[in-house]
Amino acid sequence: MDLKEKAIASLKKHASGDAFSRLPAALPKASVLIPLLLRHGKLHALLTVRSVNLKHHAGEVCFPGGKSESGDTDETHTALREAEEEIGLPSHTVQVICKLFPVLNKAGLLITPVVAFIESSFTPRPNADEVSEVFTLPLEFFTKEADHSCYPVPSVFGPTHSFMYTDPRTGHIHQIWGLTAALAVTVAALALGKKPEFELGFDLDDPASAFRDVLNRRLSKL
Ligand SMILES: CC(C)(COP(=O)(O)O)[C@@H](O)C(=O)NCCC(=O)NCCSC(=O)CCC(=O)O
Ligand SMILES: Nc1ncnc2c1ncn2[C@@H]1O[C@H](COP(=O)(O)O)[C@@H](OP(=O)(O)O)[C@H]1O
Ligand SMILES: [Mg+2]
Repeated sequence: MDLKEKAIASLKKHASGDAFSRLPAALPKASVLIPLLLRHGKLHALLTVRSVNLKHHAGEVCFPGGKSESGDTDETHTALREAEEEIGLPSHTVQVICKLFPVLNKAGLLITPVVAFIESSFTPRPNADEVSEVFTLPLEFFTKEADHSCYPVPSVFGPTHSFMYTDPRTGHIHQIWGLTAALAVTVAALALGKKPEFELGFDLDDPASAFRDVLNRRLSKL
């Protein structure tokens, strides 16, 4: 199997399918697209820098994504629509692999990560109202200790991870932390089949386990 096939097979083992698709409408929902691509024979991930003018998470690094809208048919539709709006990614060129288990953020938004392969030749067209920059980086960066730190402050699941990435193309230094870092670390470990060099703080064989309790507590309060 080549690199891409291996990644797909490994990610699919953690597919959440429709297990979380029929949760109450009272629970606000969002999706992020985790776009993977092959570059120079390695798996890369695409990330965005949010506009400094946004009300929430201004200037932070995140995956393309956003809140579910009434016309969206499911979580994947939300992720693809948002990626098209934010970075001009044509949905029909995207190979969706799977949805992973969703995470609840502090604001109570249920966020479904949708993992997909995009074309290596994709040229982003950032929507300046929402996105100030788009960059890609090797997925294995999220398994290395070199530019990583970890704080004992709880994030979406486990402690807060943080990475400092210097983009060799622009010289810009990007901090990737919190929710986005947790998702990036999870996808890197699953897709590359490689345990990170640092302590994760959650069980990689069943990353959804801690989350299920948090979700059940939230659902019991609706
Ligand atoms: C949650 C969102 C996917 C919603 O999308 P929208 O475009 O409508 O804002 C998005 O805001 C998002 O991805 N936010 C997180 C960005 C991020 O990871 N920032 C760095 C750390 S802040 C953090 O981790 C917040 C965690 C929490 O529980 O709220
Ligand atoms: N055309 C537009 N111009 C400016 N802001 C927009 C916009 N479309 C969406 N937004 C804002 O961009 C943010 C992300 O939206 P989405 O969920 O669609 O990704 C939201 O703001 P906040 O995140 O600041 O609340 C939303 O209000
Ligand atoms: Mg968004």
